Amino acid sequence: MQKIAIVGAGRVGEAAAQFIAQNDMAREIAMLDVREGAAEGCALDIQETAPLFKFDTRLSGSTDPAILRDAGIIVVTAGIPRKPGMSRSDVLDTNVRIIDEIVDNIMRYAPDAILLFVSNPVDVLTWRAWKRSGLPRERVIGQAGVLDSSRMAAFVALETGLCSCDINAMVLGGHGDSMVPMLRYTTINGIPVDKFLDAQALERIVTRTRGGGAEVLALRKNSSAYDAPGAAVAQMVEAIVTDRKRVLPSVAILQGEYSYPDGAMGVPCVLGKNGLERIVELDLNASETAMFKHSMESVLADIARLH
Ligand SMILES: NC(=O)c1ccc[n+]([C@@H]2O[C@H](COP(=O)([O-])OP(=O)(O)OC[C@H]3O[C@@H](n4cnc5c(N)ncnc54)[C@H](O)[C@@H]3O)[C@@H](O)[C@H]2O)c1
Ligand SMILES: O=C(O)C[C@H](O)C(=O)O
Repeated sequence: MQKIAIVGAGRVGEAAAQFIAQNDMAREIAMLDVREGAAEGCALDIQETAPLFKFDTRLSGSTDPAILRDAGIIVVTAGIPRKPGMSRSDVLDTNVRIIDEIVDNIMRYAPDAILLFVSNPVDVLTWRAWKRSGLPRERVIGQAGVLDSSRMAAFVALETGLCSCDINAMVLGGHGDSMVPMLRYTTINGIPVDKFLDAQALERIVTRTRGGGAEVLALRKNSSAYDAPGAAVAQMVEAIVTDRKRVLPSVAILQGEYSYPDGAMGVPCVLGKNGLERIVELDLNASETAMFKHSMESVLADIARLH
């Protein structure tokens, strides 16, 4: 059991904190936000659910980055979400300034932590944080694929009417409109999904998965998704704190894997106590390779905008 810090006590930060606390993954959760009272209020509100959910985690909040000290894992959700009609890349210029400052504070107060980025555009900001911090790539990862895969599995469950607990979906690539839903690796208790659904239904699932974030945003209007993103963060945190060696799609810095000497994108990763312990390289077919390339090109175009 360790101390986990969450930077950004907004909607995603709060949902992640609630799931992490409720499932007793941390001895302590420290929330940090620049908005006066936001982190403190979030911490207290969640603390008051402890008797209901029977957890022991102690929560605290502050505007002072010194609260990060001794954190073993730091989840970064700080930054602005996009508004309806925007792409995730449209918030890059604002969020990179926020992330740079946070990374500098992390290096000052918790340089030994494992960093899990959520703020968008997540692939680009994970890469930026890795570069700026100088940390090994094993300790700088991002959350996207767990959420996108859960969305895809939910859509398979809705289309088939089958139990979502039997469905395993996999989404790789960048967390943008050109993400790569991997139908070939999507199964229902080991049975390929195309045994249950025709080509049209599968195409509907791919399209809906790619637009999953935008669909929730269009409905909520004033906020992008946070319940499923918070749960996805908690699943990655759990894999690390319990050293379970789970294979989860994660944003990873690529250094030759999938033929990319540099960049960051969602690939299957083994997560354990050291953070990213291994990248699993799949044999992609021609169409998957083309989708992967297209997705990486859009991430690299955003990385090229950074200076
Ligand atoms: N990777 C994913 O799958 C995924 C999923 C959902 C949301 N997101 C992204 O996560 C980010 C947060 O979304 P949200 O809905 O929680 O937004 P939000 O507006 O509810 O919360 C963001 C919080 O960040 C805080 N903040 C801003 N600058 C800060 C700083 N320098 N230090 C500490 N805190 C700071 C704000 O005060 C605010 O409380 C957005 O960029 C969004 O696009 C990513
Ligand atoms: O869609 C967004 O902007 C938020 C997040 O990336 C999501 O997929 O829900």
